[in-house]
Amino acid sequence: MRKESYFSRRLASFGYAFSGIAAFLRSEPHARIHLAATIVVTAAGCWYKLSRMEWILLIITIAMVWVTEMLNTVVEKIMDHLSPDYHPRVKWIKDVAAGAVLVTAIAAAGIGALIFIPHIL
Ligand SMILES: Nc1ncnc2c1ncn2[C@@H]1O[C@H](COP(=O)(O)OP(=O)(O)OP(=O)(O)O)[C@@H](O)[C@H]1O
Repeated sequence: MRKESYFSRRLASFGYAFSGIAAFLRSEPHARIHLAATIVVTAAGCWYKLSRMEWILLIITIAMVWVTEMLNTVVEKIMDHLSPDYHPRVKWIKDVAAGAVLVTAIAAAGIGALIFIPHIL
């Protein structure tokens, strides 16, 4: 009985997590660009028959970009909710969160180039 309710709670948590991903995709144009980029990069990976290690690096990189973008969006939404008016501290928080996205985007571009350029050439 206790076990069942534990598993049904875990199942419900998965449901909430999936609806969070769906909400992110619905409300954020950035998310749809990430989805398109993920599809293109995955198709290119299949086309160039990447090695197991290249796939591992690519999957980690794709996940890193998605997670950072989602957390940045969460930070923006929290700040807009708590402090809709202009505040220098909100600017600092949002700018640093956006900086985290830029760091992962630069790393992803570098990793993508290192993986794909040798296959293309
Ligand atoms: N309440 C605020 N107080 C101070 N600066 C803010 C505030 N809201 C936004 N900013 C500044 O504007 C920048 C953009 O903020 P915004 O929330 O529009 O993010 P965004 O990256 O444009 O996100 P999106 O395009 O997803 O809406 C922030 O990085 C910050 O410099």
